[in-house]
Amino acid sequence: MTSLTELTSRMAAHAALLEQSLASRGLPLPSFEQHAGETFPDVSKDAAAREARVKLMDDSKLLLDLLLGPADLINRLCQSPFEVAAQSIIYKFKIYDLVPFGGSTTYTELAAKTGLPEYRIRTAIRQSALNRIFDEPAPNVVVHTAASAALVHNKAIQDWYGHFVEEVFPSAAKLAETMEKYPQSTEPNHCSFSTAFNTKDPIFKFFEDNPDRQARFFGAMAGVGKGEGFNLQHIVNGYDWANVGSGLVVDLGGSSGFVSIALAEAFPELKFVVQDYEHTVEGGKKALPAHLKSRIDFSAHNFFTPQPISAEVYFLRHICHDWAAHNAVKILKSLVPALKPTSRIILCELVIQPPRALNGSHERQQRAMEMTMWNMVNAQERSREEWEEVVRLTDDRLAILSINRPENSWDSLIEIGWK
Ligand SMILES: C[S@@+](CC[C@H](N)C(=O)[O-])C[C@H]1O[C@@H](n2cnc3c(N)ncnc32)[C@H](O)[C@@H]1O
Repeated sequence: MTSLTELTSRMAAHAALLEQSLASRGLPLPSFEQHAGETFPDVSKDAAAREARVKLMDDSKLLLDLLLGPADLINRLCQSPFEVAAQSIIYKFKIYDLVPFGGSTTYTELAAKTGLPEYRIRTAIRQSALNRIFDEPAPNVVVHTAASAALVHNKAIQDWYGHFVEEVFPSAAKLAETMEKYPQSTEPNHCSFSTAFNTKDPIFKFFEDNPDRQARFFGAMAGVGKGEGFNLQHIVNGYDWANVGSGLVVDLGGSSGFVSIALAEAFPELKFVVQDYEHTVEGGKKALPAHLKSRIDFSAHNFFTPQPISAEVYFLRHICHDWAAHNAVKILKSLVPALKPTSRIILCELVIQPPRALNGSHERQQRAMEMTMWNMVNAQERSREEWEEVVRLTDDRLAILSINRPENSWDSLIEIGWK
C-alpha cells in the first residue's frame, strides 16, 4: 500500500531539487507555452537533478494510477486509441501548418481550409489539447503549444509522428488478428504491419517500393538519434574507436549514413562504407557533406548475402532486432568469411532487462521497442542471454567480448569477435 502523502512529499522534495538546479543554471521552468523549447530544460550535467526528474515522472504516473483506481485505469487505457486517432486527423490534414505560430486561428477557419466539418475539427483539437498538442485559450480560438509547434519546426519529429500515426497505429490494431492467423510464425511479413497494409512484403521492401513512405521513415529514424536515449554521441563515446585507427568500418543497413557521419566527424582517421538498399544509398551519397566524400563510401548490398568487403569493424545499429533469430543469425553468418583475426562485429541494440530493473521511463521505452519490433517486423528485442544465443548459433568460434551501455543511453554496444 502506498501513502499518498508520503508519495507527494517525496515528489515535492524532488521537485524542489529540480527547480533549484534549473534556477542555478539560469534555465526556465518547464512549459508548453508555444515559444518554450522542444525539450525539457537541459539538466543533463546535474546527475541529482536528472535523477529527480526521472523519479518525479515515475511517481507522478504512480500517483495518477492510484488516484484513478483499477476500474477507471482500465477505462482510461481503453480510450487511448482515440488520443492517437485525433493525431491522425491533425497529421492527415496538416493542421499544424494551418495555425499561425505566434498568432491564432479559429475552428471556422480550420474547417474552411481543410474541408472538414467545424464540429469534427473541434473534437479532434480538443482531444489533442488534453495531451498539450494545441490549446484553446478562449472559445473558438486555437493556438500552438510548444508540442504542436515542434511538429511545424522539427522535420524529424514530424516524420516520427507521421510514421506512428499512419503506420504503427493501424498496424497495432491488427496484432491479435495477426497472431491468431500466424501464432508460431517467425516470417518477417507475418506481422500486423503486413496485415494492416495488405502486403506480402516485409516492411523494408514495402518502403523501398513506396519512396514517400521510405523518405519519411528514414527521417523518423534519423530523428530518433536526436533524443537523449538514442543520441549518436553515445555511439561516438561508447566504444574505443580511436583504437580502430585508420581502419575501415562497414555500416550495414546504415540508411543515409548518419551514424557513419557522426563517427567520421569525431574520428578523422576512420573510413566507412555504408551498405543498404540501392535507393537508400543513392540518397545518402547525394546528401553526404563534401568534406566527408573521401572517407565515406556508399554501396548497395543485401546483408543476407556474403559480405564482399574486408574491414576492421562491421557495425550494425538496430538491424538484428528487425529480424527473428534465424534471420539475425543469417545476417551475422554472412559476415564470418570476411572476418580477419582482429575484426569486430559491433551491434548497437537494446539489451532487454526484467521488470523494475530500470527506472519507469527507461522500462517503458524498452517495452515500446519490444512492441514495435513485434508489430512492424515480427521480430524482437533481446536480453543478454538471447544475444548470446544468436552469437552461439552464428558460429561457436565467436563470442560477445564486451557489452557497454553508455550512461543515459538506451542502446548498448555489443562487441563480438573471435574467442
Ligand atoms: C531499422 S533501420 C536501421 C537503420 C540505421 N542503421 C539506424 O541505426 O537507424 C534498418 C535498415 O536496414 C536496411 N535493410 C533492410 N533489409 C536490408 C537488406 N536485406 N540488406 C541491406 N539493408 C537492409 C533498411 O533499408 C534500413 O535502412
